[in-house]
Amino acid sequence: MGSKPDAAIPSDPSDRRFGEEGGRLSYGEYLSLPGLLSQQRPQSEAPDELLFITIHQVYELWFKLLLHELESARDAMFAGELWRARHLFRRVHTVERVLIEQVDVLETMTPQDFLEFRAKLAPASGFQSVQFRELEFLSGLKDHRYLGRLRDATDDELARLRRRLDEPTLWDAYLTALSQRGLPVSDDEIMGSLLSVARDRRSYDDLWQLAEDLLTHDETAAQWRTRHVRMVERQIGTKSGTGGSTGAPYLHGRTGLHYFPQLWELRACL
Ligand code: HEM
Ligand SMILES: N[C@@H](CC(=O)c1ccccc1NC=O)C(=O)O
Repeated sequence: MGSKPDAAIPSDPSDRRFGEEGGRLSYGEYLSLPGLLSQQRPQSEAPDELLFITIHQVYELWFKLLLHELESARDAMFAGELWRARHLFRRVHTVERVLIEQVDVLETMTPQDFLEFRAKLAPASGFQSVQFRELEFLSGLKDHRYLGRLRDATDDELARLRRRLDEPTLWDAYLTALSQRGLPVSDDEIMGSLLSVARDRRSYDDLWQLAEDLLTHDETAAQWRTRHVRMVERQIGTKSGTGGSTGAPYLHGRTGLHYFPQLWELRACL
């Protein structure tokens, strides 16, 4: 017993395996782990601060991926490659559901344990998440007032947000996809075109499904906002936020936002 080598574990490091010719990279090098794993710097001795930092960093990594995929989906719609946009939206929706589920992990922290380090965070706040605001702008919710309210943003971050304000949105790209199929998209005509798509799925099923993908993106974003405000109520109740807002009341005010209001209006006309 125990003398037979386990076939699942490579025994001889000099063995050449798939793709190793000339290979130099290790797991940790490929993933830049020494850098990544040295980026958690708690401001206190509180045991739960590592959880708090980790969760937020994971969110920002997913935000980065979402921006990448949504940009590609937008560009695919402009290029008339609707199948590719739909493929990317499936990934986007799956990641967005993970973002909602992740709240459960942070809710294993009690409010008492949060209070051990909350004061150390102020005036930092999720309000200052540049990538979150980029996602909103790219999705069509462009509110330039946020630029003025971002304290301590770097020049690079401000430039990124200004670029997003100037750039076409997912909705602009969808309108282009409609017009490429001969459907009019002026303000007066758009609802008629959306109705044509909805009522003639034999001709326009790809455009209908794409609109459903946009709507799912909108809906999952709204679900995250609702989940976030519940977590906030659970953690800080009616206290105001470290970012200077009223806290839960401010966040409640944003739960009814829509990225694509016309797709919601359409429901009433069907
Ligand atoms: C203990 C957990 C959390 C609490 C108590 C909390 C609290 C708050 C509060 C009070 C605000 C309003 C701005 C302010 O005045 O500070 C806010 C905004 C925000 N938070 Fe959180 N948050 C928590 C976790 C998270 C997590 C895990 C994320 C993920 C990235 C996040 C992202 C955001 C974003 C993006 C905003 C801006 C929302 C908007 O302007 O619509 N928060 N949060
Ligand atoms: N705004 C939160 C603090 C907070 O949650 C936070 C602080 C720094 C960085 C990100 C945060 N997450 C969401 O707002 C609060 O008022 O307690």
